[in-house]
Amino acid sequence: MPIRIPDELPAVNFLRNENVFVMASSRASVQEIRPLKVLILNLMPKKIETENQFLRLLSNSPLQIDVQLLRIDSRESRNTPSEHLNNFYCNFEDIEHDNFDGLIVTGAPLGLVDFNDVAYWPQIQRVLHWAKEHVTSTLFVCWAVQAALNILYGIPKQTRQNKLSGVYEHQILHPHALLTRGFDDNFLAPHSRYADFPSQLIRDYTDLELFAESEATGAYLMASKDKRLAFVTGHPEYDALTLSGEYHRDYDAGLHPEVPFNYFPQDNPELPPRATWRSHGNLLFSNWLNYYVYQITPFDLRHMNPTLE
Ligand SMILES: CC(C)(COP(=O)(O)OP(=O)(O)OC[C@H]1O[C@@H](n2cnc3c(N)ncnc32)[C@H](O)[C@@H]1OP(=O)(O)O)[C@@H](O)C(=O)NCCC(=O)NCCSC(=O)CCC(=O)O
Ligand SMILES: N[C@@H](CCO)C(=O)O
Repeated sequence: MPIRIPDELPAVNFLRNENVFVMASSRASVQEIRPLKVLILNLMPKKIETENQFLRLLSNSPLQIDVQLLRIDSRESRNTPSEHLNNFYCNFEDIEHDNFDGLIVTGAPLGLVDFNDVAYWPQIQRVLHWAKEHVTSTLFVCWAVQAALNILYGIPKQTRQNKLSGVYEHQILHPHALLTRGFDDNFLAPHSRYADFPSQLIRDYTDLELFAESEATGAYLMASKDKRLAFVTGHPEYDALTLSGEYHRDYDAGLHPEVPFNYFPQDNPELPPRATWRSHGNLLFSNWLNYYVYQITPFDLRHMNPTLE
């Protein structure tokens, strides 16, 4: 069912061309149901591409979702037109007194940047503490997982020697967990990060439940027992060509990137890759929306649950 977004957002036409059911605000406003309110803190360099990716996954659910895009970086964006940000993004001050059913904090290309050198580090700390009292469930993706583990659990930044880039096989750890309901025992998902998430670190220093992992990537999917926090260390939202774009970007920058693992046919970057994780990504977001947001969020958002334990 539909995501409710401004009629002029590029995703409206982009996703309609994929037969994705997008409901422009003009139509959604006449429906007599309470849409879910989902806030997306978009920290990715290619913000419009990232919008399309997450909105595609959020649209694949029977729930009407009112999506609000959030920015916390006041600096001029290098990769996104200011007009787009001014037209479609709100600032934290605009929504700090509101409550939301869900919050998604995207990845960011900051795996080699110390937390204190992140230009919006104070702002993201403020958002994560705000969310304890204003959001039913927050989903952290990739770099946002490392930021949240530091801000909420005090875990220092863990950085790999080499960038983990490719499509890896993972195993589910609990056959009846809600977040992995319907998952295959083994499933593929993309990773693109310097951040390191050893499963043992999660087990030793947090009370999070670990739901999926792999030997190559470490922890992939974990969540708090109260479902208020969910973490995915990969990029299930990625399009087929996103890893290719990152590889060629870094190759052209003379950074000698390794060819992404298990991605290009015959490991040849000149051959078109295929998406082997799309069904996983759709199911993960449907499970999060259903069991971590819709089933536990209060009908009246003014009655938000108390803060996290
Ligand atoms: C940052 C990238 C990856 C992207 O190339 P670009 O030319 O687009 O870089 P850029 O425009 O300077 O930065 C991309 C976006 O990151 C933001 N950005 C850069 N440095 C920042 C900082 N200190 N604080 C806050 N934001 C920062 C920029 O504002 C920009 O967002 P706006 O467009 O809004 O201005 C590249 O410069 C690079 O460093 N590549 C080699 C190393 C690498 O692969 N890094 C990414 C590893 S993968 C990763 O980091 C994932 C997370 C993880 O590993 O934990
Ligand atoms: N991995 C992405 C950043 C978000 O994970 C990149 O290389 O730009």
